[in-house]
Amino acid sequence: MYQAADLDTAVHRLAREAVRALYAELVLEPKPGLVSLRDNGSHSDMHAGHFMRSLFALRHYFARMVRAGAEGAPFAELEQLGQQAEARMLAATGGVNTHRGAIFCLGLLCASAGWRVAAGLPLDAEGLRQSLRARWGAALRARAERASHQPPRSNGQRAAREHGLHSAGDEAADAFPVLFEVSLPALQRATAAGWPDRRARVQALFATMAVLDDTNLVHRGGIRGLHDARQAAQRFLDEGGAAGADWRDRARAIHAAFVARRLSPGGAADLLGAACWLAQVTAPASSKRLPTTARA
Ligand SMILES: CC(C)(COP(=O)(O)OP(=O)(O)OC[C@H]1O[C@@H](n2cnc3c(N)ncnc32)[C@H](O)[C@@H]1O)[C@@H](O)C(=O)NCCC(=O)NCCS
Ligand SMILES: Nc1ncnc2c1ncn2[C@@H]1O[C@H](COP(=O)(O)OP(=O)(O)OP(=O)(O)O)[C@@H](O)[C@H]1O
Repeated sequence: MYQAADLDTAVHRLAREAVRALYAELVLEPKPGLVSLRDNGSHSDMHAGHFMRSLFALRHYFARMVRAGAEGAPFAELEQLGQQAEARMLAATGGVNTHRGAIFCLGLLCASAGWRVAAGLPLDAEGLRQSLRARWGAALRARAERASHQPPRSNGQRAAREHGLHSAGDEAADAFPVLFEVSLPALQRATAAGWPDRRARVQALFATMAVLDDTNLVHRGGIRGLHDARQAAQRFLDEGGAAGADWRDRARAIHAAFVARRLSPGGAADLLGAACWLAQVTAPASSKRLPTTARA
């Protein structure tokens, strides 16, 4: 059993790392079509300031999700906290959707971490995935199943329904296969090979983009937008990914091409944030140093 003080420490650390991981995602550049400190990518209605305000508004949410997870809260309670967080995000940004996907994905991961801390279990990636499945998997599957019989209620659901894609809700119902099987391993492989943080994160983003059914891309560029974006990401990886000497120019050229078509892989961005969080919280306590804007 955990000690109350231990739980408090864990809540604080896990929530802080969530905000830091989303900040690391925001400041990363180049990111095709996405908002960074350098430019607004494909977005005319938001800039980095919106993301900063949103992050500030969300800091207590992640702590609440860890605590709810520690208490073994039913999914309906997590959902309520998620909906409140969305409302807070929208109030902070003046109605702009900056972190809807991240609230959902990272929030669930925080709950799973809370559950494990309370049970005295280690915070390893496979364990976090396993606990998410065991504790809230059935409710997430039921939610996805229900959504599939109702008229689409969001851009993402509409895109997924129309083209038979695996939506954000479906990813969650399967305990985030792309995150755990592609994004995180890509990030960890690059880090283990000694790549600097910036390159490792760019590599993980492109590896994610190459396989994810990112409904943001469909919403903005049709199914053709999704296919072209996935191909561009795969080509980047085939040409050496973020390891080659010209990686930055190649990534920036893809960014420019995405901006010209208003394409934005928001789902891949969310999963990159989640992968950064996982890499951080599953690493040995002494070893880390999240956001860095350092050039490499
Ligand atoms: C399931 C969520 C993400 C909504 O997703 P939905 O598919 O309905 O579409 P929407 O257009 O709102 O997209 C949400 C975001 O998910 C991300 N995303 C897109 N595609 C994917 C994908 N394949 N995998 C993961 N994330 C993705 C993008 O950032 C996108 O902006 C969630 O925000 C939600 O249901 N919100 C409603 C309030 C709620 O119940 N919250 C509960 C929190 S526990
Ligand atoms: N760095 C980032 N830059 C841009 N978008 C990001 C970034 N990180 C995450 N995202 C995700 O992209 C999504 C925003 O994209 P978009 O504006 O297309 O969504 P929308 O609100 O569904 O559509 P629209 O505004 O076109 O009606 C957010 O859900 C957010 O989670």
